Amino acid sequence: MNVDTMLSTNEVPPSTIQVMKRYLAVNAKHNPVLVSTILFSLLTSAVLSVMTQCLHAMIDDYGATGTIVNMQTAILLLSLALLIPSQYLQQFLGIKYGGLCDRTMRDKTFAIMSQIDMQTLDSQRMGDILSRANSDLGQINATLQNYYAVRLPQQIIGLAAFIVSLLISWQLTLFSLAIVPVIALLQMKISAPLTRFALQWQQAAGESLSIANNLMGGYEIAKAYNLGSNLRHRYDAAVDRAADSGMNANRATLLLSPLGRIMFFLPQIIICGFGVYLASIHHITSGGVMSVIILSVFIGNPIGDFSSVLTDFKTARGCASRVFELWDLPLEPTDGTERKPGGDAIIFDNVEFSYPDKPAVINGLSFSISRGEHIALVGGSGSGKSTAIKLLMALYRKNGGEISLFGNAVEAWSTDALREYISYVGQDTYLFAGSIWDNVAMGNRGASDENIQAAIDAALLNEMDVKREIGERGLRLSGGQRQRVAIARAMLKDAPLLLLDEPTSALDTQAEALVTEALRRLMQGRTTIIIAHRLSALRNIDRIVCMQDGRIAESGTHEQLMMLQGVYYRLYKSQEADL
Ligand SMILES: Nc1ncnc2c1ncn2[C@@H]1O[C@H](COP(=O)(O)OP(=O)(O)OP(=O)(O)O)[C@@H](O)[C@H]1O
Repeated sequence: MNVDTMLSTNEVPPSTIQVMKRYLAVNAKHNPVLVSTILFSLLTSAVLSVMTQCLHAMIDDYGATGTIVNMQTAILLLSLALLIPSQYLQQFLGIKYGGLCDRTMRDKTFAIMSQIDMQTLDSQRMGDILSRANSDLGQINATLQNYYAVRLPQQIIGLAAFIVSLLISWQLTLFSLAIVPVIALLQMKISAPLTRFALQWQQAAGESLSIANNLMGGYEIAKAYNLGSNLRHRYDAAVDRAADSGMNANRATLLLSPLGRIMFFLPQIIICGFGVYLASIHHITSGGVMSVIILSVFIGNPIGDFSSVLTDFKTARGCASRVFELWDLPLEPTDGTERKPGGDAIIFDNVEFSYPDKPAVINGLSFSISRGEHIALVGGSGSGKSTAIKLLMALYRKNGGEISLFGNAVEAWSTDALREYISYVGQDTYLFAGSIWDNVAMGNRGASDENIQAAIDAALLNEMDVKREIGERGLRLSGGQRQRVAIARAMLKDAPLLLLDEPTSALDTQAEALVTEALRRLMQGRTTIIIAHRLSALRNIDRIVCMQDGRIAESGTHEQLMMLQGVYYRLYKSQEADL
């Protein structure tokens, strides 16, 4: 496998800017909602600026005239009325944008997962792909949703508040900015013990949980070795430690909460003190001091949040690199076009193929099948039968030679169109959650109820309650019933080429008889390749193609091959001996 196509975990993650750029590009169709969010944030900022200016003028006017009933008051009240809908819309649109992006990202990820090239998929761990598509994607979306709904508007409003505040008094504004880090540092120092106690509590709680897990997970062993009392002592000690740390944390919280409240107001008190000094030397009016204090809250919000924004973005960046790696996996080729079937059904001409980093599995394979012919592919285990079928379905691309289907090279077909002409039934059918009816209907989404019922009848499923839930992967059905659902689905699809990969190999004799009858009906009038292990069942097939080491060893009817006394004869005899 080419190293470039592997999902890795140790590559340098893309920068935050690259992540944002790609996120915005993927979600470009939602830009009008993003722009509206920004516009409403700007409106909120403008309204807040007008409000503080009015307050500024009101306080100063009151000092000069002794009245607060004037034009400023009216504008202030009007702005207040405008602030509520504007802030609501800004947040609503931010959340909506995040939600729309989440949907687009999930749709894109699912679409990519359904198109990943089979060869690439072989080299990946499914759990890893699913975790990228689920938890990593969820983490990015949660971070960015929160950013667009809360933090971006906060930053815009903070910037506007900063500009207005500078215009009122640059000295007081810069002073208020300078004390923010000092206060933040003080807060961190004061709350440090709280963090320590919380951590100790978490550790002790985790320990008690793991002891409880040990007891329940290894219940029989714990009983057999009388470990119950020992585990209980350890559990009690961990619970005591958790209780002590919890108590310490609560005591610290009680002591710290008045301190926290003081810390919240401390910046305002200090700014106010410096403001009074500036007013005393006529650098600012008392209305101005009031306005700067109010604005400092809006300036402080994004600054206070800065470190958590950075942490969130750091995590999201790591997750984004994992999701983008998934998005960048090679997909199935899309260079083919829709073709009309014509010519011979199937031609394999000197085909070569090897799985990545493995010796060749198909070695100059050549055979052809005419329309309507039924052939069986047989051969020893590992001789390449399933691989030949996968090449025909364009799940893998051959390394050499030609494969043509209904008169056109496999590569010339668009994969979707090619697979429209093929029905496949494998060894163990994967069914989707839902009913038998739902699973059969998947064979042809345009089929009428009568056609679905006819397929169910023909696959000998009519004795079953076809509308009942069959559970995850159809686990509430027997193996034979699952195979018959797959046959009904293939029947409804009504494709001209039928590929059957050992469809009865996992069944007992009774189930096999029903499935074989259903298969006989399905094969009627359709070109069929059946991979079969039980050679005794192949007497009525048109032709048997026997493979060895990835090429044809012999081909003919059962009688002809038995007369040859070659590979087929030996396989047949070895099966007879096993019975
Ligand atoms: N996805 C894969 N990646 C790597 N090697 C594979 C893969 N699938 C099959 N092979 C190898 O290719 C060879 C041919 O496998 P294939 O399944 O085509 O044989 P088969 O004739 O159908 O065997 P069986 O009768 O046992 O099902 C085997 O050696 C197998 O280990």
